Amino acid sequence: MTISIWRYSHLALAVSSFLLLSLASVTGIVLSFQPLSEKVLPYRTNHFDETTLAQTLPTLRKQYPEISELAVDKNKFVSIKGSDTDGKKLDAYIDPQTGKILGYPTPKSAFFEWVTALHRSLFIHETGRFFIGLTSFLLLLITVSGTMLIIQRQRGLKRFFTRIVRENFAQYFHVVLGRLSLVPIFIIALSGTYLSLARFGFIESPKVSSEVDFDAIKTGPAKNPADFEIFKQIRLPEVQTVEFPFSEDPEDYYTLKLHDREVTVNQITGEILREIKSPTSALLTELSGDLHTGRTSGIWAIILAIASGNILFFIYSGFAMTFKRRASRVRNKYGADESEFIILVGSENGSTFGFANAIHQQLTAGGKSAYVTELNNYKVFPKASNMIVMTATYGLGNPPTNAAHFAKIFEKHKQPNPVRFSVVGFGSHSYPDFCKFAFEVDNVFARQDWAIPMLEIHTVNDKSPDEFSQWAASWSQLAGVALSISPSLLITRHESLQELTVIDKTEITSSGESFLISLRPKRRSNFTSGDLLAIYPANDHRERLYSIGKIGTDIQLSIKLHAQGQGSSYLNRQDSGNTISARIVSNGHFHFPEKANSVIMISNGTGIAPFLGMIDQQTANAQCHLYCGFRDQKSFALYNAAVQKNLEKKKLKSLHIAYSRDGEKQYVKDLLTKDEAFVADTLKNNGVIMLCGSLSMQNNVVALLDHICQTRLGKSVSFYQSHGQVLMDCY
Ligand SMILES: Cc1cc2nc3c(=O)[nH]c(=O)nc-3n(C[C@H](O)[C@H](O)[C@H](O)COP(=O)(O)O)c2cc1C
Repeated sequence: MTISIWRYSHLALAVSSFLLLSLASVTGIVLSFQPLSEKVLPYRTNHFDETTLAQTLPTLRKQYPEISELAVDKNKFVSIKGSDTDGKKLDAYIDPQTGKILGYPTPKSAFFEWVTALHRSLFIHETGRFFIGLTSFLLLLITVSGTMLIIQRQRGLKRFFTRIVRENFAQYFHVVLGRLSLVPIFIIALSGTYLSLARFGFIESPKVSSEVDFDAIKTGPAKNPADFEIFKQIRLPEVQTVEFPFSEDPEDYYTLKLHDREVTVNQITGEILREIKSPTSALLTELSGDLHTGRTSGIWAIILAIASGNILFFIYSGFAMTFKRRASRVRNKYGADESEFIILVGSENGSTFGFANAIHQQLTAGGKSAYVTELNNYKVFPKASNMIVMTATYGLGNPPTNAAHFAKIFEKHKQPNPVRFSVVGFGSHSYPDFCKFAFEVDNVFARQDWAIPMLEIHTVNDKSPDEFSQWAASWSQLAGVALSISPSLLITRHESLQELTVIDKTEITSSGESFLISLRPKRRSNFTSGDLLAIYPANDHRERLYSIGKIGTDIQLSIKLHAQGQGSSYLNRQDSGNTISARIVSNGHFHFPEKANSVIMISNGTGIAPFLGMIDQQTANAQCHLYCGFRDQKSFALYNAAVQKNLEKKKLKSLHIAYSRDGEKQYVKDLLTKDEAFVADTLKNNGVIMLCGSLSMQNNVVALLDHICQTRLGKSVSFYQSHGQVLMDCY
């Protein structure tokens, strides 16, 4: 609930301000070059920071008797105004200790003036200034809502800078760069807002005026200005301007405008006639100006330029993320409470939603009130007369994440009217527990007195459009609702397929054995070990996923040949030089944890594939420990050379192999039991444990890890899972 509020506010604020924000960012980037271009001018002297007014004012007055003002600008350049000995107008940069003229001010660049006017007021004066001020304020709110979103995503402030799971380019860099540029953007927004409030008079800044009591001005004893105590105390960096006395008359005095106060000084005695502190509001306005423009520091100006560039990227990536989300969103025309047909979906990777949406569209097009939602959102549907459950199965017959709470909430909500139901299970015969979760859902429905079974549970293997259309036809007939779901309507197109050349493949003699295949993307691809390669062996909807090991710039897969396995047979048929089409799927939750000091990699069989890549990508002296299980030494022989090479290069610190049919006949779990203390220490010291291989291995190892965590660390394994210290990718 809360995540939605922050997300909606973040989005709403971005939508309402993105045009002006883009303009302000582009002009902001350009304007950050202004201080940089000024700072390279040769008017700053080495002794500037140490020079006192006692050292500079008498020299200047002697050299330029008609001097009227000394000014110190944000670049620490000292300039004087007045007239020279010939009575000509004087306006020059000088060396404050010698009075030597270093150069003359040039008129401000017309280009920067133009961009400044656009940045500040859009060329429409006060109205423009108001909109720009409002945009600054909206940026401030966007920064706050963005910070809240990151805190929620990372599950706490303490984990603010921990690893981000990469779902896609836009999402990943939106969060990563957002965290890095949070502080500068917050400062830009806050200072911009403050400057606007000050400009519109919301922040009072009383004028400092130094009314002097002329009757009290002393005319002696006369002192040399170089000995004035106040001049000796004040250094040039504290000064904004110094107004020189107009004449030698005692009633004319020095006025020193400093950063924090204004001081008037008797030109004969050096006494302070009056001292007024600058109001806090004026100091804050000055500070906001410095921070907003980068005029006092070249480095800060560069940081501001980068932060402004990031704002432009956030606008792009934020909208890219929103459009992506909206594209996969279910568009319900009718509400849950008014719909007769309820379609409940359990899906991990979204394909089941495609099927559900096809039915939903047909129903609404036929004038029926229909509503699609996730199984986790199950509740009382007061008008429902028909329910269709479409769900995938994952893991060892487990529900997909968006159906994980269904069993718990289902019992709580009794439907008030009789409801006819039909369950469609989506699964794959490659898994031992084919559509198991769908069968469980069908059973719990059947036990309810309000639920009337309409059809036997129907299963769909490998997203088969034909099998789904068969169900649609039967359901349509029994429900008396016309549906025209043809298989061609349901075929998913894979636009992001790319071509890969087969570089190498090891030979095998029979099924049950494993082989390695190396593939080289034809175009530049961004992937890493742990990502997945999706292939379509029959060039249709049937997809097979393999875990990628990145070796050099190539993809290496480790595959066990199954007698009836479509994907493994297809890849085994390939020869070097062949081209295949496939899709690289980013699998951020299983990337190598760059920041962990020690990583334990646990695999069985071909699950070693991503780890071979991750180890290969390391530098020497990496703290990687590999625990792997194989049938026998022959099965491991395929990987031996690569593993030994990386042991020698110290990319792999330790290797532990369990053979289930050779020698001691043990499993990878037995190796870990022997090293319990090391496993516990690794987790305790913020190390990471990664698992890849079969689901039964995963179950055994997770049970062991839980035991180790409970007994040695006093926490459950799920604690470490939720902190990203136990990563799994099993199948
Ligand atoms: C890691 C993984 C585990 C799976 N486990 C099972 C399973 O145990 N039983 C099954 O029938 N199908 C299993 N499947 C197949 C999916 O249920 C099937 O592809 C489904 O159509 C995916 O739907 P979705 O894209 O909506 O998540 C698994 C798929 C993957 C990728």
